[in-house]
Amino acid sequence: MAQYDYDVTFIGSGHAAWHAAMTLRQGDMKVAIIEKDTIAGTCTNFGCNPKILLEGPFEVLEELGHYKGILDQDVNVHWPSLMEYKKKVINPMSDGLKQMFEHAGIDIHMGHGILQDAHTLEVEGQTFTSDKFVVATGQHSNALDIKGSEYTHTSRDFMDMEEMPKRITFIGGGIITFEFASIAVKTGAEVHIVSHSDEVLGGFHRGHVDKLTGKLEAEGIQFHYNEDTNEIAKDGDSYILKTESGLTLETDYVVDATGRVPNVSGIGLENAGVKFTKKGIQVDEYLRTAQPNIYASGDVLDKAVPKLTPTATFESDYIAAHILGINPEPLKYPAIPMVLYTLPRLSSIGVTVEEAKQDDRYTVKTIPFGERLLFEYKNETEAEMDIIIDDQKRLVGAEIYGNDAADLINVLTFAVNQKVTAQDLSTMIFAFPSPSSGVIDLLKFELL
Ligand SMILES: Cc1cc2nc3c(=O)[nH]c(=O)nc-3n(C[C@H](O)[C@H](O)[C@H](O)COP(=O)(O)OP(=O)(O)OC[C@H]3O[C@@H](n4cnc5c(N)ncnc54)[C@H](O)[C@@H]3O)c2cc1C
Ligand SMILES: NC(=O)c1ccc[n+]([C@@H]2O[C@H](COP(=O)([O-])OP(=O)(O)OC[C@H]3O[C@@H](n4cnc5c(N)ncnc54)[C@H](O)[C@@H]3O)[C@@H](O)[C@H]2O)c1
Repeated sequence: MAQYDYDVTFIGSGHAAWHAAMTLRQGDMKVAIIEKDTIAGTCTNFGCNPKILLEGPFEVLEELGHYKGILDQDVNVHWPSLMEYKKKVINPMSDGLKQMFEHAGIDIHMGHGILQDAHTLEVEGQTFTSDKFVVATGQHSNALDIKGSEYTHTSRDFMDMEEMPKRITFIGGGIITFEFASIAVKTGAEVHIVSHSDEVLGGFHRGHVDKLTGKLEAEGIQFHYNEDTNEIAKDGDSYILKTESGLTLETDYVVDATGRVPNVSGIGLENAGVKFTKKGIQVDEYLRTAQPNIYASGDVLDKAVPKLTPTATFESDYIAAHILGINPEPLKYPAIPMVLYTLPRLSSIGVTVEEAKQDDRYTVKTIPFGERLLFEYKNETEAEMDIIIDDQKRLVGAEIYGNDAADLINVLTFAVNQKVTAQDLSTMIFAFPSPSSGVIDLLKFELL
């Protein structure tokens, strides 16, 4: 190996990279991480972590709403203070992780990495050679190619706003739109969602999506379906959003949330023989690209699995195990949970209700656990879940609507991956009272 500067070099420092980098370093390999922006990538700095922190006080407001007549309701979120709090908690994380990597003996080179060939990378004029590379460059926000696109903002901008605008408009009916709109409307802002189709939140449980959009509408969000945005114009301090059908909306802030695009260009993939499309980098069942000494991991992959932090981490861990020879088997994904962090949340694991309808091995049962678990479930009577059971009475899927849907889906993820039966559940004792033990009790009954 001595012919190369490094055994393994990671392009990108997000979850798709650093878990493997740490494991390989522990395996005594010489490891480098290249990062052009902020160490630790999207989730830590501009995604999951700031998002869930900013949502925290609104979650309290949501719960408060279930105790009308019992708790005083006059509570408001002070956005500028919340933003200060976000900076205090989130900003140091990148440096903390950088120190952890350096302490472990990983070399960090800041700058834009460009592959020169299968073993050479250039970073801001410096050249490094490596036996293996892992391309973990993630994705960036899509920007609609329309007149006035320069007036739109990204999810990253939204999570840096010093003031919440009085009027805010989201283009796109996907995850980011719903998560942010669910927060914005609770500040009293006038919120519009402009969707180019008649379906929002594709892939989520239709009944739960309808229930959620109904609730958000009641809170004040204005939905505009089948509207193709084609122009944004500046008018003094405001912006006018126009659609092909002639809809015009006056607003103070526009978020383009029309998806995310893999970072595959300008990184020299062609020079190194790595195959890719606009959907991402193509890999084999070992996460190796067309150039076998170059792996790819995380959001940048052209794969049908959900592009999430736990997926990126799982892939990163797999690559480390593969390089170290600990796991020579092809990568096999377990069931991957999805959570939409709105208020309330939507979550799912395994076989969906839609899939179950097409397959007579499966039975779907609806459990209105919010109504049934009144004393442990904080008055959230609308909370419910659909479970999918196979012909051997095992839990194979679940979709949940409720404030605790993220934690509950983790319990059910365990149950689905272990193919749990009522008999298995009856061999265990769970803490009581708690939402999860209540749900497990109901589940046990339905699996009988
Ligand atoms: C607003 C938002 C909210 C999200 N919320 C959730 C959530 O709640 N739960 C969840 O599971 N997932 C969430 N995600 C998705 C999650 O953030 C990603 O799946 C995850 O970050 C992917 O990790 P990654 O390492 O593949 O990419 P990233 O974390 O994006 O890391 C890629 C890194 O590569 C760097 N890079 C790119 N090109 C180069 C180059 N040429 N040279 C050097 N460095 C380069 C980039 O600067 C970046 O730091 C969210 C995403 C967004 C945008
Ligand atoms: N809770 C989570 O796990 C979480 C949260 C945020 C982001 N993410 C990750 O980030 C990704 C990106 O989120 P997102 O909300 O940007 O994407 P998305 O794919 O969820 O939604 C994009 C939306 O934009 C619409 N759209 C696409 N092209 C359009 C066009 N030309 N004009 C108008 N609308 C258009 C789509 O129909 C869709 O409704 C997610 O897929 C996920 O991988 C995950």
